[in-house]
Amino acid sequence: MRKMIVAGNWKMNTTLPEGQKLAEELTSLLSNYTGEKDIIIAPPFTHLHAIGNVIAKSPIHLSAQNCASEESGAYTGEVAPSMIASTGAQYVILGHSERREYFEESDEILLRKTQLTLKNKLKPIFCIGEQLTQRESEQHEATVKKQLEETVFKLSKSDFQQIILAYEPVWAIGTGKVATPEQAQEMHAFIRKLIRDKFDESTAENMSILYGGSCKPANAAELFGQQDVDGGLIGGASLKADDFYAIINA
Ligand SMILES: O=C[C@H](O)COP(=O)(O)O
Repeated sequence: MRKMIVAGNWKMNTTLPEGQKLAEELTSLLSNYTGEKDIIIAPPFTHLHAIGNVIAKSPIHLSAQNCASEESGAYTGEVAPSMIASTGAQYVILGHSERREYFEESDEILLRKTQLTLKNKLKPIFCIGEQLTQRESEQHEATVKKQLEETVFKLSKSDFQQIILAYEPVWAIGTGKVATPEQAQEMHAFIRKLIRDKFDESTAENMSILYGGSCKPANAAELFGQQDVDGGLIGGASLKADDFYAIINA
């Protein structure tokens, strides 16, 4: 059985005290959580250790938003997967469209980051998704297929089974323009078919594929109700404890 997962990507938001407060609010809302979804938050690097302490006795797991593509050494400003693991984090978001676009992260770099992340026993939350122009020119399936083929489809089956995928249509990120439940389902089913063709039926069936892009309390239930949508990667709405809690319970 694949897992339902709700992950909050805080992006470059919150100071450390603000982040700690947000984590405290969320921990308190989830104090009696009996749901079956896995809950993950991805604060900025600077907050990981302190927030790890705040959520220690809660059902919340910790993720980083990125990592270096090298293990250690003279790479000023970079954060290695081993450093992330040492904070108690268990996940790393990789391939987010903001990293691809603003930091020019290539498929080659992303594959390397994924391999290093796995080597350090962290789980990658690997993002894929098309731009608006690619959807308008009906290239959305081809785009996502290529992103997978150039990155995580190069992993061994056992490594691939460690990852979580997130489908994020770039035109829906932070725009308030959510994919319809039908559009999300269609793409998630397509991605699952690609996994089936590349690996096998059980790998495809067990892969959690999250939806990301303007997911809010008002639309989460309908999106998560789709057969192939296994939860969400939440940006803006993860910065308010009440909203994120409502999405977890959707
Ligand atoms: O990582 C999260 C996604 O980019 C979605 O962001 P958003 O919920 O603010 O649209």
